Amino acid sequence: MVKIYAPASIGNVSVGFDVLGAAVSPIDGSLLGDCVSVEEAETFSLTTLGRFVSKLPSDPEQNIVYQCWELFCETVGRTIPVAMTLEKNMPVGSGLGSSACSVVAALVAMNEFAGHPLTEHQLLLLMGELEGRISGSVHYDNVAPCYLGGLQLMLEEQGIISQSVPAFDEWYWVMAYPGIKVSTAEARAILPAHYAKADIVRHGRLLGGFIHACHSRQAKLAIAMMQDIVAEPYRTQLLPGFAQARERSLAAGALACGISGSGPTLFAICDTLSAAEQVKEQLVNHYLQNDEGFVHICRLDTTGARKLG
Ligand SMILES: Nc1ncnc2c1ncn2[C@@H]1O[C@H](COP(=O)(O)OP(=O)(O)O)[C@@H](O)[C@H]1O
Ligand SMILES: N[C@@H](CCOP(=O)(O)O)C(=O)O
Repeated sequence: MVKIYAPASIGNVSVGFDVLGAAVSPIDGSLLGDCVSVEEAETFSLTTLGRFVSKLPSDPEQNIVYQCWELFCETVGRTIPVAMTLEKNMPVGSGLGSSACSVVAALVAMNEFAGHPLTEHQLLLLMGELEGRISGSVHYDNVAPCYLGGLQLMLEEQGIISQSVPAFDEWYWVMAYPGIKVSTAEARAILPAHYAKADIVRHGRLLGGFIHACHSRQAKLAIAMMQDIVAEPYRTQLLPGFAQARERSLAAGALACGISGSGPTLFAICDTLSAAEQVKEQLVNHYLQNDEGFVHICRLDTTGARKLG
């Protein structure tokens, strides 16, 4: 039996729409992500468990894990009968890369079980394709950090999909999921089809500046560059209380604050644990909307998908 855990991720990280992503894990040691197990069997089966199992499509063939198995078998050229189990611990439509967690855990588990027939690059291509089926277009900013860990920049040139960018070890990433669902496909559909030239120039300056600041170890400059002019101005309307929660987070000591992926999860960066705790308190009191919501203080997860058993 093979069991793989795949962590939550922050798509875009404000400044890199579709091209920057970060994997995160709570500092209290809890596992914020999905697990997929694969066992030998006579015929294929998929069992689903976990806190958010009731939010999955009722038709098992609509489950992205089933589609992972199907595409994996097609790619390796043989049907591999297995019993798969998905532990759905990530809320669906959360902006925490929930579908990416399932895709990455399922494909890494199948590849491990089958004796590694696919390379890292081949797996990433499949992950992007499957994520694209759900969100409406291929983007690697959740699957790449979820699989490889850390802060990842999508390159998609010269046979390289993604490479890691050095982040700042002192940063805490406070993640607040309010408990409501936002569909990534819908949050992508409301974005403009075209942007003004001035916005394109500014976006290039911000993203280039952020990556430069990471490599030259200028944390303050990196924070100043973390501005989202591509998605946040349009998506805020989908996120009740986001603007106020951001103001409260910044007032409580956060250095930067933005939408995680397409939301509704908000992330805030702090450089001390005491600031992260104060921001957490504000978000628990003012951003959560129901019992399903939660706030975690996280660090960058530099490992990515890993074997638990
Ligand atoms: N294993 C799965 N995990 C999450 N979503 C799934 C899964 N299988 C199918 N789905 C469907 O994918 C959609 C969620 O995708 P998306 O809005 O991109 O979520 P997220 O932002 O959390 O990745 C929902 O319609 C959900 O029913
Ligand atoms: N770059 C994507 C990221 C979507 O992340 P998700 O966690 O909401 O699926 C986008 O912004 O659309």
